[in-house]
Amino acid sequence: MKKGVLLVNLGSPDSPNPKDVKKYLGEFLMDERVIDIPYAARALLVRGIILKTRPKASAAAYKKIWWEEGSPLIVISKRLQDKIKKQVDIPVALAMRYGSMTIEKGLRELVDQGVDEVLLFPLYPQFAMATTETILVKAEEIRKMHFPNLKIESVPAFYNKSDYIEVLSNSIKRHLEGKTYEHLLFSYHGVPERHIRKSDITKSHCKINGNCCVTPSKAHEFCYRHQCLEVTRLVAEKLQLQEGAYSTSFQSRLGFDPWLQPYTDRTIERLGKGGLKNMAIVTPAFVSDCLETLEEIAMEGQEIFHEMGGHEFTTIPCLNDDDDFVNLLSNWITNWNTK
Ligand SMILES: C=CC1=C(C)c2cc3[nH]c(cc4nc(cc5[nH]c(cc1n2)c(C)c5CCC(=O)O)C(CCC(=O)O)=C4C)c(C)c3C=C
Ligand SMILES: [Fe+2]
Repeated sequence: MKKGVLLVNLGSPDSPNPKDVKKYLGEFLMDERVIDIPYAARALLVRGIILKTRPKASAAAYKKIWWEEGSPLIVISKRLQDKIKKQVDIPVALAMRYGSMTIEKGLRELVDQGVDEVLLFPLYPQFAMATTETILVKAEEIRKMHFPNLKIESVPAFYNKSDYIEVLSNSIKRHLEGKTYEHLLFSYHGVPERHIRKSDITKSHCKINGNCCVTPSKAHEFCYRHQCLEVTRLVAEKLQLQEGAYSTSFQSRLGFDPWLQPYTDRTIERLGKGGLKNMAIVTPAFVSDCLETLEEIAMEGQEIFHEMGGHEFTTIPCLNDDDDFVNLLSNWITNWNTK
């Protein structure tokens, strides 16, 4: 058997123009694991309401962060792929769940090189229905339809792996060296609370009340909230952060349903209003910098903090193509390849 790896990230529009953004958002938001309501209601909401206004606003936000070479998320993911390729002995392809770099193209690239056993690698430290699960389901659909003889194994969420926590903690430490900050905020992408309940394999553990996430349960294997809180706890332990000098929040909510709380924008506002002058923020749900980190956090978040009287607002980059992160992923791939 010949092995190969498919790295998969979220994806971006082809350009920051409203037409391309609309196409991308249409595909993304019509995913039943992202907006998880019945098809007719989803189509009405997405095509009848969201796609009428959001593409223009999102395109303006994308324009602010777009690079010469393209979308930061895509460019960074390609850099990561290139560096990993140099460290492992098997083919490494890259795909996006949404947009033109499809999972089908990625699998075909591997199959064309003679690969018949694939390690499917969702680039998300925490499991979520809207991220990891949709990649697994899509890849399986494509396998059945186009590559029935292909064997696919997937990498589970790696939020609590000690080597990952070490790389993340070291990166935070390095980026905070010489910086003044009184509070470190761990901001994760939010999801509707309903998603957390749906992913509860025990069907009874999840209460989203603060306690269930720290009470041991089989449900945690697929609980995004638990996995985010664990990353914060493990990093805080590693960096010996003092109680009260750090906290967790959730960003990027969309719509009116309750999403995981506390919300990042309100947390920044509260910290600033409370007299905090210097804060730092890290975004461990994203492995690559993207619209949500470069615009929502580094630009909008900073603006909120300054409006509230804050001074220094330090944003810690994602792990991106950091050499330690490349080594970590390459080691995992090599271990899988040689097992
Ligand atoms: C119901 C809507 C959404 C859910 C649920 C959701 C979950 C989720 N998303 C990410 C990671 C990323 N999201 C990004 C952009 C983005 N996300 C949503 C909506 C939901 N996300 C939208 C509409 C957008 C597009 C931008 C906008 O219009 O606001 C990105 C950035 C992509 C880029 O091109 O840079 C990332 C990354 C996670 C990890 C997650 C659940 C855990
Ligand atoms: Fe998102």
